[in-house]
Amino acid sequence: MTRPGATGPLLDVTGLGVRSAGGHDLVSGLTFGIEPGSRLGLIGESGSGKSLTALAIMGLLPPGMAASGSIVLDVPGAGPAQIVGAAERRLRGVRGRAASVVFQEPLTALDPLMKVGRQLAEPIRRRRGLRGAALRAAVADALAEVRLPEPGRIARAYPHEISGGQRQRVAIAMALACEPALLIADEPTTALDVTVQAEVLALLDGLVAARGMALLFISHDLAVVSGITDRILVLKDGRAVESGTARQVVNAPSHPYTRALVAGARHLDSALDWKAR
Ligand SMILES: Nc1ncnc2c1ncn2[C@@H]1O[C@H](COP(=O)(O)OP(=O)(O)OP(=O)(O)O)[C@@H](O)[C@H]1O
Repeated sequence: MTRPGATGPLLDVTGLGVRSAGGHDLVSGLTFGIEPGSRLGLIGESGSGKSLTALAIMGLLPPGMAASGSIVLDVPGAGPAQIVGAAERRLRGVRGRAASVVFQEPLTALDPLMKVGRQLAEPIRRRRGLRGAALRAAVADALAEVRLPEPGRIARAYPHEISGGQRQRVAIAMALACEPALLIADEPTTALDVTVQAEVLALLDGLVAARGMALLFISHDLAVVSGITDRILVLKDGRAVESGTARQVVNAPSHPYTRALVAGARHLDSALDWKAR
């Protein structure tokens, strides 16, 4: 198996394990790297350990779960930070600046009782030290950057007063507000309508490129992952079964599980082609 991102990684994961409170190994021996500005897709069926891997990278595993191995985030200018076993105080300094996450369900990131503008203002104030009119202008800019119409109205709305697609755009703006070197997107479009999915994917793609961020994109959908990432790591039962460039994995899958994923995605494509006739 080729080791993705072998030189100078921003994220270096070596032998990562995640064990449940009950002693079950949910993720085992996972090794990969992500270089600055590059994109890795993590693909696998439900329960394969994708989300736990993302949470481990952020130091956000549920209580009782334990990570082992090594996760190093090395942001230029900040020095390498070992996430496994780090104290919460240390993790707070790394989160946001080094890496931030967009989750499947935008309400995970949003406080239902706080207006959108105020929520977005907090990380912008912390990161850029802005106040008053300058902070309000930066919030409006951040909402405009994720292509939200009428940023003024959205800023004054509570999360439940805007659509699911708009909420996910706000969650993306929140994740970007800290100007992270690595963006982790965990099934960011799965909860959205199909037409909105395509728009949000295109938005993410453009923002990651414009800001030169690295991207860890997690999905069960091979077509989506191969469209947005350069390299793919395939997970099954908490273990990596295959990795390579998106092209290699799609055109010449070596593991039977990956072959099944590709066959499934091809069926999907041909079904869509057929429908379009
Ligand atoms: N809080 C938890 N307590 C116990 N087991 C958990 C917990 N969270 C996840 N698991 C188990 O860990 C395994 C991996 O879960 P994970 O959420 O990482 O999968 P996933 O690949 O992200 O799946 P999905 O695509 O459905 O989100 C699964 O067997 C799941 O049941």
